[in-house]
Amino acid sequence: MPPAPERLRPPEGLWRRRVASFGHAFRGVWAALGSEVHLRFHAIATVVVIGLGLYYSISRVEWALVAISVACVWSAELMNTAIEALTDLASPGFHPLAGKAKDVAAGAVLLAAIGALVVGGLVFIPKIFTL
Ligand SMILES: Nc1ncnc2c1ncn2[C@@H]1O[C@H](COP(=O)(O)OP(=O)(O)OP(=O)(O)O)[C@@H](O)[C@H]1O
Repeated sequence: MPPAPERLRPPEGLWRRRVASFGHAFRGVWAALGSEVHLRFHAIATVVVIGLGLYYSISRVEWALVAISVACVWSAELMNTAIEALTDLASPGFHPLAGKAKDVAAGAVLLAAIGALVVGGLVFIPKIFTL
């Protein structure tokens, strides 16, 4: 195996290593945003939901529920992207287990999205229809 590129070698010092880990994590989100259409859709949906929350002045608890829902969808989609990439690396050809891994990962996104829709509906529909 070729040596790791210089930027992937862990820097000296606890805090430098922590900061580097954050850098890797943000690079992961950025890379997924660049390659995954679904994530760009989530980004637009997140901006719309924040806009609705500000417009309707939702409560602190409602913001908390919305934030958890948004974070769950983003986390599930990022995990799905990672599992898809690892599956394609480990099993470039057809394999039933590869298909199962991708289907289960996609199922996690689906459940998170349904939960977010339920929360969004419970928070915003009463406000929209009482105007
Ligand atoms: N190597 C494989 N072996 C068996 N089945 C696979 C394999 N790769 C993909 N599949 C099947 O095809 C489906 C779609 O896979 P694909 O990699 O195109 O993901 P996707 O759902 O289109 O996600 P995205 O749009 O994010 O790429 C999977 O959910 C799985 O059922």
